[in-house]
Amino acid sequence: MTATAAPLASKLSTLLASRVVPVLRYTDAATAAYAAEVAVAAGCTTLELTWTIPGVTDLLRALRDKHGSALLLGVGTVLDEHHAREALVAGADFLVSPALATDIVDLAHAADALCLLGAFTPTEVLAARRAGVDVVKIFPADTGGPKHLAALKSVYPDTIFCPTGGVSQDNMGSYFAAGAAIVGIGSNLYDKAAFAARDTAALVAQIVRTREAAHG
Ligand SMILES: O=C(O)C(=O)C[C@H](O)[C@H](O)COP(=O)(O)O
Repeated sequence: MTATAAPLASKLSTLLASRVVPVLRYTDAATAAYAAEVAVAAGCTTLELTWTIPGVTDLLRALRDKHGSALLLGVGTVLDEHHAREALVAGADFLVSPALATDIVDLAHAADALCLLGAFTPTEVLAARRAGVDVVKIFPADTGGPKHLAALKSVYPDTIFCPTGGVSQDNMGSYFAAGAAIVGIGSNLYDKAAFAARDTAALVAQIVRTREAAHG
């Protein structure tokens, strides 16, 4: 991994301190915006908005206008340079790809944004490190589970890992114990019934509990 410049170091500190990265993947922007506001109300300092949200860059800009630079905003499911450039122009603090999209690393860093690339095998983790990523996202995490992560961590102890995919409040402790610095949680983040009912108080309380458990 490359030495991290000052703005990147600050963003990396915020990312690591957040422990849980909410991965917001919704098919409409209004639902994604609601999910984002719940997460912020619960104290989340980092949000990942997936590229698959219609109008994702408009949502990012709206969240930035409302919450300022203290909220670390990333764009996920970045697959190519086109996605990356649009996300960076909108002000993304970090880019996340499910795969080894090594062509976006330098683009991100040139814009003072962090880059998280997906890897699963030891060979892919090495390729991600050589590309200069800030964080290696282990995706899909639940295919190998915490044991898989622990094996990768044993040979790459200085790599910052973020397992994502199938992580939940119930199993995240096993990933932290296996060497995860942070975890990404998408579909398991919100109680589905409470979310469908837009029970904001219940959802905020739930995310607060998740964050407390992650910082435990
Ligand atoms: O494409 C990306 O950048 C991703 O982050 C992929 C998935 O959206 C996450 O892995 C969330 O997965 P679940 O927590 O299982 O819902």
